[in-house]
Amino acid sequence: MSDESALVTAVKYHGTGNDFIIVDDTKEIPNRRAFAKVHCSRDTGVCHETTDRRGADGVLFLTINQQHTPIQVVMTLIQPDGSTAAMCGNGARVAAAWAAEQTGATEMMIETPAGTRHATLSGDTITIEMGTPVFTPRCVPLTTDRDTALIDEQIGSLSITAVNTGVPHAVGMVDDIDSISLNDIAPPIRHADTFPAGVNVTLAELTGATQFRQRTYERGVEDETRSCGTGAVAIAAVACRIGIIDTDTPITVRPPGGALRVTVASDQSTTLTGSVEREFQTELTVITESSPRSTAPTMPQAKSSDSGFSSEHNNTTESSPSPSQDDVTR
Ligand SMILES: N[C@@H](CCC[C@H](N)C(=O)O)C(=O)O
Repeated sequence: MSDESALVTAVKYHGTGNDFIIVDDTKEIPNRRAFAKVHCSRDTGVCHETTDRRGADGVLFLTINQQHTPIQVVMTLIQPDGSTAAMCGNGARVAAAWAAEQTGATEMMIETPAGTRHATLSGDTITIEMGTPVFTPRCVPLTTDRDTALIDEQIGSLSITAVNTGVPHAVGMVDDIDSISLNDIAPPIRHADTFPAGVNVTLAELTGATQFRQRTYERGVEDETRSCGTGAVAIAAVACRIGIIDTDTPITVRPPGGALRVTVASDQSTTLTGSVEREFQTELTVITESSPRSTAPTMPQAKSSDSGFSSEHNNTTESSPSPSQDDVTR
């Protein structure tokens, strides 16, 4: 049994504001869901003297296999609610940056539950081959026998196109993205019966011939995030499908946290490009099955780097998750 006061080294990165705690998956974390819930909390989670923003949008558990050419990085994303996401575009970019820092590699394959994604680095800019978006309703998944993923889920006058870009997104094209209260309109869609695995709710506003603004309410975070890579790809895929943009034309998608470049090729395959920033390294408490409640103070005590604690955490046990593409472990 692990010592409940044990610490594990973690590194915090963000990709255009979508922020993640990275833990080397060879380290013993007996309860990864509880670890993520505790350290991702925006109220009591990980913090550091270099930032006033606590918590994170998820924990990336990563393993590097250097015997592969190019090297292989196995990625598991555990979200703040303890769920496991099959894919994360910004998470894949961050995983590539972390693996490059460990190995010096500028090319790698990222293994995710949604499939293998090729990553290339050029400085702090990382491109992920995101695969082909899927509109087939049963693959999104949608509980409908319609043969189209364009559904008339009404948000005011908004119609939504559902697409899976590794995880499901409901994309709504809007005229004025700032006028919408996303945290009010998204939860009923995110939990709608139409989406048996739930859905991320992504808004897009066309701001130029090849430019969009983006806002995404994320499943698993249960809040709006500053950026969402699969959401940016979903916007491009939907825009192509409804004829707003052409294939093979790079588009810029601007979530609140920065700018992403997305291309939909004529064969419908997609790429996602953007910058990644390393924030800090810290030591975090290993949350164990045997620690019903942290005895540490609610506010993290600043160590040489940082340590995040919470007086509240889930005490569920966990085996290694292996979700399918459209299955989020709850
Ligand atoms: N932020 C991510 C998406 C993470 C998964 C999502 N919250 C889900 O549960 O489907 C991205 O950059 O793609």
